[in-house]
Amino acid sequence: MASSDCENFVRDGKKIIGAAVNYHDFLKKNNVPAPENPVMFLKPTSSYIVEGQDIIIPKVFTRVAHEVELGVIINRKCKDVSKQDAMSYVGGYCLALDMTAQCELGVARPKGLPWCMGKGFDTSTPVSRFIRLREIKDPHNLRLWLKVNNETRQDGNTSDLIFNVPELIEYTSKYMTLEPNDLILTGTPVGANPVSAGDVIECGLGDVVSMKFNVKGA
Ligand SMILES: O=C([O-])CC(=O)C(=O)O
Ligand SMILES: [Mg+2]
Repeated sequence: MASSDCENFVRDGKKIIGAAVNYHDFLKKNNVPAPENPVMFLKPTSSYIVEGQDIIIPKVFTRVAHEVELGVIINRKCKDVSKQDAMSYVGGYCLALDMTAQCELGVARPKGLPWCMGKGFDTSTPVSRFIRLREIKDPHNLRLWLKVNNETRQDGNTSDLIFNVPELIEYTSKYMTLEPNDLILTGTPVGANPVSAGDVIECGLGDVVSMKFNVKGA
């Protein structure tokens, strides 16, 4: 299947699967041990927005943070694949923001409660245009940067991932069938911080793509 077959991942996607705590720089800064296995969560596709649409902070949240991430788009049905075969199921990439209500997760995490609302609210997944495979030489050597109101907040590199792209696909596909147009968010480097209404977020992936979103209140 050609990579362009998942070009409309925002329109045709079935699920968004996120990896949590997947950067060594994050572990170092927070002095936490590396997870034994990837920690994954789901976001609904109703959380997608594209450039031109605004990030809206729901009234119920007091602390919503930016997380800049490499997104991996699946191009065909995939179940129980090995990491050796996993990259053949990648149809393309995108730059993504995994907007996260830290106020909600801060309460949910210690109680072992689910993360659905804090991760899945409307506008919580801003994404770039579809990036073709040929535009990315090495998905594990890409700079990921993010500025708020022109000030740098995150500046990492996918070379610092704990579980790389094939490992995330291998792990996830043991449990759930990955489908064409599904998006895997690979996790965020250190520096996720809250935003406020009126802020402008700008972020980029290497020299491949950048995007800009305004933050508004509900
Ligand atoms: O928000 C979190 O705590 C986990 C997460 O998505 C990430 O590390 O990218
Ligand atoms: Mg994230």
